Amino acid sequence: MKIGIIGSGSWGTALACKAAQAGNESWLYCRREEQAIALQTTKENKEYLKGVILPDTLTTSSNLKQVVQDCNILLIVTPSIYVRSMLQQLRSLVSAHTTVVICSKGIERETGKRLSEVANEELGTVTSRLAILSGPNHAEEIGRDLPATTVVAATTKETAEFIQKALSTYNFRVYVNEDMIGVELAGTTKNIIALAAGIVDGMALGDNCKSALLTRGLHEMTKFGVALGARRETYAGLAGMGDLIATCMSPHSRNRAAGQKLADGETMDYIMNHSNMVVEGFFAVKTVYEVAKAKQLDMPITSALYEVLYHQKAPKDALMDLMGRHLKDEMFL
Ligand SMILES: NC(=O)C1=CN([C@@H]2O[C@H](COP(=O)(O)OP(=O)(O)OC[C@H]3O[C@@H](n4cnc5c(N)ncnc54)[C@H](O)[C@@H]3O)[C@@H](O)[C@H]2O)C=CC1
Ligand SMILES: O=C(CO)COP(=O)(O)O
Repeated sequence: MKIGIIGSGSWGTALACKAAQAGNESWLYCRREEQAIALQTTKENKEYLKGVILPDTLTTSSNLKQVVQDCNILLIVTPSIYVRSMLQQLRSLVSAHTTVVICSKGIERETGKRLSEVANEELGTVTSRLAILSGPNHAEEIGRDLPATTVVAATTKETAEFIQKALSTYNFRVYVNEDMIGVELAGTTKNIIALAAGIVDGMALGDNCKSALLTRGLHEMTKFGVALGARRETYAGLAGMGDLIATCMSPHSRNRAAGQKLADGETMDYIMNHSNMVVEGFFAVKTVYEVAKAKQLDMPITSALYEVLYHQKAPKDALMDLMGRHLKDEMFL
């Protein structure tokens, strides 16, 4: 099978390695021709996934048509802010037999739409085979072929199982889940909690505090998802709790690291301008805050982080406000 990967950052590169390892013809699209040549000749993506040797069955190209033509599966792995414009470029190249899988973790900034909704708007007339892939997946570990799992949810179970078979390897176990909304929103909202977890680490608030943040964070993620049509059970699975743990605990997480730098006194503007890597939680927090407000959902951690990131509230003041909230029943959604 031919699998095209759109986005040659760390996750796109790791997924391209997996697609090749699973026995497919793997085509990685690079926006810049010099990057496509560098990856092909050095067999390494030094900028985004240093130390991972690219397999010989992985081809890089800056020619979008060459990558997309006759693809059975197309993985979309750009940062969420570029997904719509990328899908618009793909519209004339994708065919009815191409399954399009969103692997980015985010929600559209301007509209609050899920990326699979955006994909349906942009490609729905061309293909109905749309899916989401999300889970506890640090590219650095998957690139090194450490054992990992992920979840695929699609418009039909048959489509999800098709992707499952195409991408699974002896060390990469792909599960299917029927809840597209939950899988997608869990991946988006865990980045918000990961940013907060970095602040907790940076302020040395301790393990009890971090555990409370993850638990109450999962509660908040679930509340948001369920209000938007997700299934509660999804949040106890790999795309929910699994990814929340991976991201909040890992030295690889860019979201967690950004929170830590914030606690160390760096400004969010500085952090965003001094990294070539994406910090999705920064965008997600504003959009999720706005959607939650419109739906009158009480999202205390998201609201606190929104104040810290967008209105320069001091993290210690945000913490005091969270700890001082009215006392309540733990399970009340
Ligand atoms: N890195 C990881 O371990 C994982 C990342 N993801 C998600 O995958 C998505 C992509 O993230 P990464 O691969 O980590 O990216 P990255 O942070 O490693 O690299 C940034 C990417 O943005 C691309 N880019 C910059 N300007 C662009 C533009 N104008 N148009 C299109 N692309 C542009 C760069 O070429 C590069 O591919 C994100 O939504 C992220 O949350 C999901 C799971 C794991
Ligand atoms: O989604 C991820 C792990 O599952 C990657 O998280 P970061 O974007 O925080 O690095």
